[in-house]
Amino acid sequence: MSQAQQYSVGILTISDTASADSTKDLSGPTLKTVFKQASKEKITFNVIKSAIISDDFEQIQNIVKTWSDNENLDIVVTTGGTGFGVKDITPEAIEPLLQKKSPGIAYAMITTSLQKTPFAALSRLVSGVRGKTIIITVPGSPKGAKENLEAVINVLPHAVDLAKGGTGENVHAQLNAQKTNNSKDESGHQCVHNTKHEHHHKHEHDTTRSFLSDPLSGPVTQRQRKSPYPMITVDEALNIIANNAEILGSITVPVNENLVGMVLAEDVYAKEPVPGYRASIVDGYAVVASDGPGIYPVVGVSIANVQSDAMQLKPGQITRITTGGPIPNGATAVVMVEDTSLVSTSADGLQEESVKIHVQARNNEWIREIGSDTSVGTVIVRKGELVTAVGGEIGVLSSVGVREVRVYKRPVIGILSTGNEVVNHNEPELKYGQIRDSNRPTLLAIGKITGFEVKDFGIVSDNVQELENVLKLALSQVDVLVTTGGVSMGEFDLLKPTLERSLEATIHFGRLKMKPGKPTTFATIISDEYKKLIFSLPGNPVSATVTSYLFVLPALRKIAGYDNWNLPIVQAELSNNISLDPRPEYHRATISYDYTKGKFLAVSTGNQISSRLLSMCSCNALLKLPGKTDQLKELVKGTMVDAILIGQLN
Ligand SMILES: Nc1nc2c(c(=O)[nH]1)N[C@H]1C(S)=C(S)[C@@H](COP(=O)(O)OP(=O)(O)OC[C@H]3O[C@@H](n4cnc5c(N)ncnc54)[C@H](O)[C@@H]3O)O[C@H]1N2
Ligand code: MOO
Ligand SMILES: [Mg+2]
Repeated sequence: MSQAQQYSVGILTISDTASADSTKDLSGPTLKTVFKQASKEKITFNVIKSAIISDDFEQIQNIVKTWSDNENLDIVVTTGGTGFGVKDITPEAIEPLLQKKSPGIAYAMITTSLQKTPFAALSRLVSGVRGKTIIITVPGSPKGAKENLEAVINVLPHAVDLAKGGTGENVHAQLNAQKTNNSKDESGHQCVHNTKHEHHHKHEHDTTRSFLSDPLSGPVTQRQRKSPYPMITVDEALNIIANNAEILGSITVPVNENLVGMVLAEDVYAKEPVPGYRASIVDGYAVVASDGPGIYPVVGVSIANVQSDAMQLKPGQITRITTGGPIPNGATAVVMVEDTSLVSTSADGLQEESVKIHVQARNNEWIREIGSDTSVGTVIVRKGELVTAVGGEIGVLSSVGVREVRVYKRPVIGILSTGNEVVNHNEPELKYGQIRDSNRPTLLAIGKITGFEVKDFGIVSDNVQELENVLKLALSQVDVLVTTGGVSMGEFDLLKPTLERSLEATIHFGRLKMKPGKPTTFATIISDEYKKLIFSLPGNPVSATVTSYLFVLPALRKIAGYDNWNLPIVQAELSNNISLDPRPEYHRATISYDYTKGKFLAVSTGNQISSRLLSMCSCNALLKLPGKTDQLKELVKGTMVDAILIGQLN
């Protein structure tokens, strides 16, 4: 690696004093100097963002979110607000933003400071990863800020490299060049780099691996009584999913009806013109337009069929022609048979000999020029576009001689239900406490109607070993695994700890600010060298259905290569008053177009409790309703809301 690795940095000073008077900010400039001094030939830190704000929870979150989610900075360092002062809220503001925590970084910083002062024990530093950004908090004093950053600055490039999905190879190479020892990374792991799946290389740093879930073997008395998973917004969740859903590669397939539902992996152009020859649009006579009306001899016939060569027509002659027939050379128009009359026939009366043309033809009238429907080089389907069931794309591809195309591989989905109480829906009789599995049939059906290949892994009991076995089996066969049940706070809600601890999956989020679907969990795992996605949806049937549309379907569409993988949204007018829930709600409704009003009308499907699957019947849209506030408790009839289309418009 001869080129320097560049790392973009943002420094956020959090201090009431400094925000009132920026000249009082000494820590921000100090940190900038530390980054400057740490920049070497091979590694350069570029401080491209800096800001000074007061100890304001929302402001801290907004800036850090913008810098990581929108500006995609590699490293964000905050200084200030990490102590025991009443106003110090930096860790509280930062922690919920961290998708993965890295206590090791804070530990390294605090250990360094402890060697200088016992007061370092009062430091409440947090650090971790959000998307591809490493976020660290350091104290507000310039001295503390400097020594803490210096304690970890050398590991930051490696952390960034890994957070960005890399193997750490670049950094290893540089570290090796500096240390000229061996190929072990800092945690002592031998790194094997697989070039083909480099970005999927599993790289566990056990020292930084921390679990949010309870241990699998612990007694119920020791369970956490509050969910340790930060509650993030639906938009944040969709961003995280999008960052993890990757295209699987492409294959070449023949052009036929099986192309429906596939997404093009290349722009496809017309190879041949349509029509390939000048063709008649009507049944009639090819004429020389300038001849005008009159009686002409019929010197030939051009039917739509194979012909050895183009006929030749001279002024004063006409040929009979059928729709699609090649226009003879020299002909400049076609006159419809309705605008002619027969004048004379052959002796046997079977052939036309001369015909009267009644009208003045215009030049090129009723003639389709070569390529006038589709010219060579026209883009027929673009990369990222879906071949639809309407069939237009397949028809055009067929017409222009494109016999095969490259399409993206479609993900294979696995579906399973969990729960000791759950039995197959077609059991003849239920025992007390049993319920019929409705989630799996629903999700299998959704997979089918949305055109993905679905594998059924049945019902798994709430048993860690069985769960682990089936999850592993399923993950060896699918690209995306969808489970339902077992993700909330009950003692048999085993999905999170099993994923995290037995499968070593990375849980990206485990709680969402939404109704239904609060405990929706999203994880990834490296299996067979590929990054596989795991959606552990809540067991409540409506929650499972709604979240499969909101999260699983867009992910599948993104993996399948859709350019536009989000579900379509229209605006609809509420037909009834709706009381708001504290959480933003995805309210099931039937929407239909009202021609008199010129807009969509939304009718609620009724009681929205997460167990009432009837609320999904006849539902074709999820209304995005805001969370309740003191000012807004209800949306009244007539309010326009966003409606996510999940079904057909009738
Ligand atoms: N103390 C708390 N309890 C609950 C919370 C919470 O935050 N704190 N969240 C509630 C929310 S919101 C939801 S949603 C559910 C999610 O529950 P789980 O994902 O853990 O699912 P289970 O406990 O396994 O089952 C919940 C419910 O759904 C029925 N179920 C499960 N699987 C199926 C299936 N395949 N087909 C039909 N019905 C199914 C199950 O019998 C339960 O009635 O947790 C709340 N609790
Ligand atoms: O969020 Mo749960 O999904 O209300 O029922
Ligand atoms: Mg539960």
